[in-house]
Amino acid sequence: MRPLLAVDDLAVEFPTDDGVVRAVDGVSLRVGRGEILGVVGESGSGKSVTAMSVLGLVRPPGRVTRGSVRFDGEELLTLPARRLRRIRGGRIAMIFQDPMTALNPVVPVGVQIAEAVRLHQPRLGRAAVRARVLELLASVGVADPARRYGRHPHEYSGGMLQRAMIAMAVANRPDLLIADEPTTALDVTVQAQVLGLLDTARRETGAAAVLITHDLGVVAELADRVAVMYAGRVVEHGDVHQVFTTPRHPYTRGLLAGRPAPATAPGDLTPIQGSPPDLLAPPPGCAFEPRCALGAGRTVCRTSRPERVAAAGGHVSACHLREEPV
Ligand SMILES: Nc1ncnc2c1ncn2[C@@H]1O[C@H](COP(=O)(O)OP(=O)(O)OP(=O)(O)O)[C@@H](O)[C@H]1O
Repeated sequence: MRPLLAVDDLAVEFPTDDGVVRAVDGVSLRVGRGEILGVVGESGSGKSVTAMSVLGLVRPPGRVTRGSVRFDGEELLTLPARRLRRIRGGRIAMIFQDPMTALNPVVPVGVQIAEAVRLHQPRLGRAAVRARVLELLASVGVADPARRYGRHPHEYSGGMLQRAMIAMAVANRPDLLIADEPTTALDVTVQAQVLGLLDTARRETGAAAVLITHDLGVVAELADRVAVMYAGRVVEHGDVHQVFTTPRHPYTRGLLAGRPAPATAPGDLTPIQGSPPDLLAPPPGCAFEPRCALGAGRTVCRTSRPERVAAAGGHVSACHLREEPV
C-alpha cells in the first residue's frame, strides 16, 4: 500500500561563513497511515531539519538540494507555497518543543486555536468555532476551558501550553502529526501525561505521527517503527521491536547500550565515546567510523559510504560490517 509519507534521498544544506553545513544528506523514510514513526539520534543529527523540510519550513539561506517528499502521493517539495500552507495545519500538523515559538504571545490561546479551526473550516459560525475550541481544550485536559480561552500564552504553565498546542494540532483532524521533542521542555512528571495525551488525541483522530525524541523509552513504548539518524543520515530504520532487540548498526547498538535502564547504576552505562563529525566537512566514508567499535580504522569504512540494505521485514541498515541479528 502507498505510504502516507515517503521521504526519499532528502538533502538540506545551510551555507555559513565557515562553509556549507550538510545538515541532512540523503534521508529516506516511510510513514504508513495511522502509524507512529519514532526518529532518534544525538543532538545535531538532522532530526528537526528533516521535519522542517517536510513542511517547507527550512528558512533561507538553508535549502533543500535534492530529494523528494511525497505526502499521500503528492510531491510537497515543489508544491506552490499557498497549497503547502493549506496542507500545513490541516492534513499535516506540527507540535514543537517550545510552544512559545509557535504561538503569538499577544493573542489569547483560545483565539489562536479558533483561527486554526477557521482556517480549514471557514464556513463554521462564530459560536460553533468557539464551542469547538472549548471542546478541544477540554479533550486535552485543560481545566475550565471557558476561562482559559481568553488567557494569553504566558498565563499558561508549560504543560498546559503543550496541551493547548496538541488541541490546536488535532483541531482539523490531521492525517499526520509531526511532534518535535514535544515534551523535552517539560517537567518529568508532566512529560508522561502530555505524551499519553498526544497518543490518545492521535488515536482518536486516526492520525499517523512522526515523533522526534531523545528518549528511546518513549519510542519503545509508543512507536511502531523507528528511524535512527546519525550525521544527517538514517543509519537504521525498521519495526521498533526488531530494531531494539536485534539492532544491525553499531551506532544503534551504542545508543541502546547507553540507555539508562531502571536497574542500571549510572556507572554501568556505556555511552558512545567521541562526538559526531563536523557537518561542514563530513568524512568521505561512514560518518560513524571514528567512533565505531567494529569499523574504526577499517579502510572500507573510512573511504566508502555504506549503502542502505534492506533485510527481512523492511529492516534497513547502512553499515559495511552490518551485524547479523543475534
Ligand atoms: N539555520 C541553520 N544554519 C546552520 N546550520 C544549521 C541551521 N539549522 C540547523 N543547522 C545544523 O544542522 C544540523 C542538524 O540540526 P537539527 O536541528 O536537525 O538536529 P537535531 O537532530 O534535531 O538536534 P536536536 O536533537 O538538538 O534538536 C546541526 O549540525 C545544526 O547545527
